[in-house]
Amino acid sequence: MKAWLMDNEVSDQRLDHNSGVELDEKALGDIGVLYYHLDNLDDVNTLAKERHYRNRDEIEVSPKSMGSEEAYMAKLKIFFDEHLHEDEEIRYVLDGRGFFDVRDRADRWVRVAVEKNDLLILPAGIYHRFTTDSSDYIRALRLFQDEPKWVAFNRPADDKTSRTEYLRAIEA
Ligand SMILES: CSCCC(=O)/C(O)=C/O
Ligand SMILES: [Fe+2]
Repeated sequence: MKAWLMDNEVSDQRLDHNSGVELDEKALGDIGVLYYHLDNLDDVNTLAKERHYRNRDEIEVSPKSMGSEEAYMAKLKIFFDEHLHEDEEIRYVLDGRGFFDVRDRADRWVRVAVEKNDLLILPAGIYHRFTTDSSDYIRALRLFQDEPKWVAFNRPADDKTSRTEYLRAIEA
C-alpha cells in the first residue's frame, strides 16, 4: 500500500502529485479508510458477506471502454469532482491502477495508490475523488450493500447525515 500527502501543483491529475510525505495504513485507519490486499476473490466475497454487501458491478475506466478519448476525459472529470456518498464505498481492483484521494482531518488531500488485488473501503460521508494514473486503465469491482447505484454529492455536502455521522465517528 502506498499513500502520501499530495503536493499542491495544478497539473495533470493522473500524475503522482507526491509531496514526499508518505502515510501508512494506520494513518488511513485514523480517518476511517480501510485497505486490504486480497489475492483471492473468495476473500473479497467473505469480506463482502461480513459487511452485508449484496450487489456488485464491474467497471472499466479507459479510453477504449468509454468509446473515445473525449468520453474518457469527461468520465474522469466526474470521478475527480470532490464528493461524498451516503453509503460506504468498497472498490476492488481487478486490473490496472488508479488513485483514490481522500481528505484527512486537516482537510488535506491524501492520495492512495491502488493496483491489482487492492481493496479499499471508504466510509460514508468522507470527501473523496478518483482518477486513473498515467496508464489510463483500471478495471474494478464496485460493491454495493443494496441495489447497484452510484449517487455522488459534490462538495459542499456538509448537511448530509452521512457527513455528520462520519465527523462524529472520527472525533479524537
Ligand atoms: C475504479 S472505481 C470508479 C470510481 C468510483 O467508483 C468512485 O466511487 C469514485 O469515488
Ligand atoms: Fe465515490
